[in-house]
Amino acid sequence: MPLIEVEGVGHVYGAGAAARTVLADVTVTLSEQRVGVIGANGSGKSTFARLLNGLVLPTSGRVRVDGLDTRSQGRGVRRLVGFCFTDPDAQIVMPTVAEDVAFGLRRRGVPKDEVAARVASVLAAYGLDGHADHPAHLLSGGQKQLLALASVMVTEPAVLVMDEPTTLLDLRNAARIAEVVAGLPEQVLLVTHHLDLLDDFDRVLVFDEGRLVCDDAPGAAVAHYRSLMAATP
Ligand SMILES: Nc1ncnc2c1ncn2[C@@H]1O[C@H](COP(=O)(O)OP(=O)(O)OP(=O)(O)O)[C@@H](O)[C@H]1O
Repeated sequence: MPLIEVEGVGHVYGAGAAARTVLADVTVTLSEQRVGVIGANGSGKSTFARLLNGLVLPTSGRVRVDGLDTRSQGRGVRRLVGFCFTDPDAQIVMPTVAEDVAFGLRRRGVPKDEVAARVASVLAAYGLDGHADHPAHLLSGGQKQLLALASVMVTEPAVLVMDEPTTLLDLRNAARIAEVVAGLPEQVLLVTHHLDLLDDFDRVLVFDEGRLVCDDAPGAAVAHYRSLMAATP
């Protein structure tokens, strides 16, 4: 698994009077296959997730993935780290399902024949092979999330960062996504409010008001989070 190194990271959105510190002094090294991230709304989880593929650059400190610095080697980092957003509409960019999956490969200059073969195999793996030529925006919420995941995974990232991928889904679709994600051989970092998804995870980070306040096995981390929630009015 690639090594993710977050060293003394702080993040401030805005400047001057509008400056707002949303992460402070976060240091953590991650190499496990399954890492969960939990915490209250606004505690900095999404910002932390976005730091890992350079979508957000740290205001202080540094982030490295497999030795590549997100600030100076962003392109290399983005090849290693795939990112799935909460709202799949935010990342579906092409009119049809197959075209959307092909987009990332085309952009990487993969030859046409190879694109077709890889798209077909990923669509089959994600249960979307019957929808290849369908307009992507007509898929159901769960299918869109699967498409977003397929479009990221087809580029073969070594690490997959997912920011609340099941929040908008009903129980059945959330379970489908969870099942697909559980079967991935890749390193996965999952930000979620669905605590039961983390039962078999190797490690869970708890954020509170921009700080990493607990880093433990799922049971202990979830207990810590629950105690924080019980203590906050
Ligand atoms: N682009 C931005 N500009 C300014 N402030 C932002 C921006 N993105 C996030 N914030 C602020 O940063 C803080 C942390 O947000 P973040 O999205 O990282 O939290 P979160 O833990 O993922 O929350 P949630 O569980 O609600 O998704 C919040 O107070 C939010 O308002």
